[in-house]
Amino acid sequence: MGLRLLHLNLHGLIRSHDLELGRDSDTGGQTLYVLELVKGLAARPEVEKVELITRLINDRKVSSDYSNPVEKISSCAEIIRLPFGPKRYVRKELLWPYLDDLADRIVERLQKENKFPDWIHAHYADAGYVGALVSRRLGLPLVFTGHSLGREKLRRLLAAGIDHDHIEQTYSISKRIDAEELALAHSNLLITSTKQESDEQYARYGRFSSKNVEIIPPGVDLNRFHPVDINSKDEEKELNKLFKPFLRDLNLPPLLAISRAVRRKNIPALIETYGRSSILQQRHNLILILGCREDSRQLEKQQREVFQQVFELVDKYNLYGKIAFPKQHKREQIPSIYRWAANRGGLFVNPALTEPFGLTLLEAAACGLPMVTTDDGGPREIHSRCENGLLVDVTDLEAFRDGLETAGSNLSLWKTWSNNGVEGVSRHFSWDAHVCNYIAFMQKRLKFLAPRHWTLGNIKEITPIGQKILFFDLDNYLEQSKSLSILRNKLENNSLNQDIQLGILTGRSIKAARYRYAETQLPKPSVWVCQAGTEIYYSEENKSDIFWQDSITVDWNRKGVEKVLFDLKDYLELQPSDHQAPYKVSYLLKEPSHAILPLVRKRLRQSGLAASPHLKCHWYLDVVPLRASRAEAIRYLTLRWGLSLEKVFVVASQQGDAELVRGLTTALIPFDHDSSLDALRSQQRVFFSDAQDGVLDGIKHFRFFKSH
Ligand SMILES: O=c1ccn([C@@H]2O[C@H](COP(=O)(O)OP(=O)(O)O[C@H]3O[C@H](CO)[C@@H](O)[C@H](O)[C@H]3O)[C@@H](O)[C@H]2O)c(=O)[nH]1
Ligand SMILES: O=P(O)(O)OC[C@H]1O[C@](O)(CO)[C@@H](O)[C@@H]1O
Repeated sequence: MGLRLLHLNLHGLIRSHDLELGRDSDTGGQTLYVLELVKGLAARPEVEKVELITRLINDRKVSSDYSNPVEKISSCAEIIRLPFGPKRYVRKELLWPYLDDLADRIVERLQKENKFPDWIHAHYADAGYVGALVSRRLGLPLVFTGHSLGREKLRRLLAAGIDHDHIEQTYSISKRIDAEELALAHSNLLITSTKQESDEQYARYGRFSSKNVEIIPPGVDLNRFHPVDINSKDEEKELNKLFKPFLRDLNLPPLLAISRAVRRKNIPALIETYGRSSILQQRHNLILILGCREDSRQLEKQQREVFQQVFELVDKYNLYGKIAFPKQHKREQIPSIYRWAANRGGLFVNPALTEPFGLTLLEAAACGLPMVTTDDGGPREIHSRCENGLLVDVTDLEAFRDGLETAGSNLSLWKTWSNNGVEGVSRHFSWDAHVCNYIAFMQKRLKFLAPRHWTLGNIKEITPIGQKILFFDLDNYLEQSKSLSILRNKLENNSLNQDIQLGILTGRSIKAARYRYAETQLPKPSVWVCQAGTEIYYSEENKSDIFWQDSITVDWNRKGVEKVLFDLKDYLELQPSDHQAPYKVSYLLKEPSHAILPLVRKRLRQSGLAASPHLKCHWYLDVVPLRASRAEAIRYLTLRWGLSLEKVFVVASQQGDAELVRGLTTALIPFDHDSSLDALRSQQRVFFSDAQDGVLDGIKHFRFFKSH
C-alpha cells in the first residue's frame, strides 16, 4: 500500500500544463514548484496517489481549465478543484473569509472517502491555515512550506519606506502572519528551500521550532533549461522578432529580469540604476519579462503601479531603444530567452527586496546566464554552490550600479560564471534529488510521529444522534430569549429525540451549566460544550469526553500562560477560582479595549505557548489550548457523530461568537446581536433575523424543523 499524499495550493492559476506564470501576482514560482513536486512525487514507486487541492474558478476572464473539478496530472496524480469564496478569479488576499468553508469541505471529503492521506502538505499561508484545521480535526500529519513569509515581506516593505496601514490594506498582512503562525504551531515538518529562510525568516515566528525543519532546495527542469539548443536558429529568429520593436541594437549584451510585476520584486530600482549609468546604457540593453498583459490599465492595482513606474522611468531617463518589456510571451519561450541573453554575453538580474529562493536564478544558471542578484536567502545559497555571479545590496543603488558595471566588464569572469552555473545547477538543484530527500525525510519522521492525538479511526463510537442539532450559548441566548416557552413547545412538538437535538455552549463548568439550564425547563440537551470549548459532556454523564481532552491538551501549559500574562495585570484581572478550569485561564478586562486581544496573542506566541485567547462580550477573556474552542468542539462532535455540518444550527449573538459562524454550519444571528457580528452579513448560510425571537425565525428561514 503506497503513500497517499494531499497537497494544498489554494491561490493562483494552477493546471497540469502550460502554466500561466507571471500572468498575475499569484501565479509564479510557487505554482511551478508545487506542480513539479507533485509530478515528481507521483513518479516515485513509494507513492500510490497524490491529490493537489486548489480552488474551483469559474471566470470567463481565465481559461475554463480552472473550472474543471478533477484534472488528471498523471496516472496517480490529479488536481481536485473545490469551490470556496467567489466563483470568479480573485487575488489571494481576498480568500481569507472563505478558508474555514474549505477546511470543513476537505474534512467532510476525507471522511466520506474514509481513506486518509499519510500527510498533508500545505503551500503558503492560506493553505497553511486550512491544513492546520484539517490536521487538527483528523489527527493527520502536516507539512508546511511558506514559499514566501508575511513577516519578512512586511519587514522589507517597511524598510523600503511603505506605510504600515497601506501594507495592511493591500496585503492583509496580519491575517497572513496569523495563518503562518497557526500552520507552524500544527506542522510536524517544515520544508524550506534554504537554511537562511529557516534561521532568519521562519525563526521570527513564535511557534517556529527548528527541530521540525528539513532544508530541501528546489530543482529546475534540465530538459527545458540548458545552455544551447539544437534549433537555436529558430529561437534566435523568434526572439529577435519579440525584442526588435523595442531595441536599436539587438546584439548588445542584455540585462535580463524575469518576475511577477509586484512591489516586492523591486523592478523600478533596476531601471533607476540603469538610467543613472551611462556605462550600463552603452554596454547593455535592459529586458524586462514581467508576466503577460493586454492592457496595463486592466491589471490588478499592484501590477498597474509597477508598470506605471516602469513607463515613467523609461521616459525620465529617455531609455527608448534600449529597454524592452514585451506584453506577451509563452512559457515555452522562457528557456529560449535565457539562452538568447547568454548567447549575447548578458546577465540575469534579480533586484527583489527579498527573495526566499528564486527559481529564475536556477533557470538562468542552467542556461549559462550569470547572475547579479539581491543578497538574500535563496540567491545566497545558489551563489555559494554555483559561484555564478554577484550578490549585491539592491537597496543601495550605488552598490547595485557598481555590481552591474563590474559584472559586465570582464569576459573571462563571465565565461567562468556561465560554466559554473550550468555545472552547479545540475549537481545541486534537481527535482529528482528534491523528491528523493522529501520522501526519505517524511518517512523517517512519520516513524517517530506518534499520532499527535486521537484519530477518528481509533475512538469508540458514541451513540449517533438524530439528523440535526441546535447549538446555543447558555450565557447569551437563554438570557435574552423572550420566548423560551415557544421554543420549548416547538422542540417538544417535533419529537425531539428523533430529529432535533439540543447542544449547549457555555464558558461555565458542567455543574454551573446544568444548574443554570434547569431554570429553562427546556428538553435535556444531548451535549454540553463547557469551559469555553475545552470540556465536552454527553447528556447526563458527568465525565468529560477523554478523547477531546487528549486532542486539545497537546503542548498545553497552564502555568506558562499565567506567568506570561502576569505583567498585564493593569489590563487583565484573573476571574475567581470557580471560573477557572484545567484547560482555561479566565480573565476580565479592566476596561474594554481592541488592543488587548492582539497583545495577548502576541505574548503567547512569542513565548511559544500553544494557547490562544478568546474574548467574549468585550470583557471575558479566556485563554485556552490552541486546538480548543467552541467551534472546534462542534466539529469534533460532528466527526464523531458522522453528522454533516450543514445539519448543525448555531445561534450567535455576542461579541466573540463570530467563530461559531465561520465554515459550513448554518447560523442565526438575532436582531439584538452585538454590532461586531455585522461583518458576517456577506457570509453564506448566515441569517440575520429582525424578529423578536430570532431563533424561531431562523429555524423557519432554514426550514430547520421538518414540520414547523
Ligand atoms: O513573466 C514571467 C514571470 C515569471 N515566470 C516564471 O515564474 C517563476 C517565478 O519564480 P520565482 O523566481 O521563484 O519567484 P516567485 O514567483 O516570487 O516565487 C515564490 O515562490 C518560489 C517557490 O517557492 C520561490 O522560489 C520564490 O522565492 C518566491 O518568491 C519562474 O519559473 C519564472 O520563469 C514566467 O514564466 N514568466
Ligand atoms: O509576494 P507574496 O505576497 O509574498 O507572495 C508570493 C507569491 O508568489 C508566488 O510564488 C506565486 O506563485 C506565491 O508564493 C505567492 O502568490
